[in-house]
Amino acid sequence: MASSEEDGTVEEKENNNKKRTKSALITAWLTFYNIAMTAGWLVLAITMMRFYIQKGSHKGLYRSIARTLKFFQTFALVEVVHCAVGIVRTSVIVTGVQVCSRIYMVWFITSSIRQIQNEESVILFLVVWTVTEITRYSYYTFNLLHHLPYFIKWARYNFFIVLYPLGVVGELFTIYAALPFVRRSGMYSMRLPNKYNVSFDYYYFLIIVMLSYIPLFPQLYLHMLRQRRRVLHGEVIVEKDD
Ligand SMILES: CCCCCCCCCCCCC/C=C/C(=O)SCCNC(=O)CCNC(=O)[C@H](O)C(C)(C)COP(=O)(O)OP(=O)(O)OC[C@H]1O[C@@H](n2cnc3c(N)ncnc32)[C@H](O)[C@@H]1OP(=O)(O)O
Repeated sequence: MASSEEDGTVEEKENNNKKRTKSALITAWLTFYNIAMTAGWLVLAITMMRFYIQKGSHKGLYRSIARTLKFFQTFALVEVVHCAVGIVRTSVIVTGVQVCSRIYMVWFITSSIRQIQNEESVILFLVVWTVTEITRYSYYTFNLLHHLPYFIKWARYNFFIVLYPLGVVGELFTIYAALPFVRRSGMYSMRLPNKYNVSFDYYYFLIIVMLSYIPLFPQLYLHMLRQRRRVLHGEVIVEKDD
């Protein structure tokens, strides 16, 4: 009897040790990830500021940061994995839409269509994304280290009120500016007849993407407003989207 009780205690201790090691590894990985992402977006911010100070114009700015932007924005896909495996308490759907729409914006619109890279709207969403991500990743980092300055918490859950709509405006104007080039070049489109007997028009696809902001953006914005009430005002929120 005594020995089985002892076994139980040993087993419990082993389980607890395993859980502690797992949780320490997760915290270490998330801390590393968030520090790397904060650093990446800080590099982007500094490169953009230096470019503008040196050249006195935004023309050519996108090209100068495109590689770094593509790398760090694409790396954000890891966040969808974090949610899917349950190591962060976030909705896979909300994170998925947010991350994928950004990756799409970078790879299949701005980087693919050189003619639009000097549009002011590109600079608008770049600046907005950069401020948002520096704030968001530093929030996560300090939170994990249990040393979260109130200003960062406040910024994380207030800046988005203005930055989110501004980012959407920048993105929509950029897609809109892309439309004539896409129509003229027929890029990413498939015309009939072809061996697959399939037709796809990227021009109309872009219009559908623009329209999809109408149902999707309010949901993302309302989600952030709920998170704001939960974190800044301690309200208990029941999420339905998972
Ligand atoms: C084929 C193409 C299709 C295209 C379709 C297009 C349609 C798109 C329509 C919508 C377009 C949107 C465009 C976006 C533009 C912009 O981004 S503009 C810039 C402004 N943007 C923002 O302010 C973004 C705000 N949104 C978010 O931050 C997202 O909702 C989020 C990234 C998904 C994060 O939200 P959420 O996780 O719910 O909130 P948090 O409070 O931050 O986190 C919850 C808890 O999880 C912990 N956590 C999350 N991530 C991490 C991490 N990396 N490390 C550690 N911990 C993490 C976090 O600490 C919270 O934990 P608790 O504190 O314990 O609650």
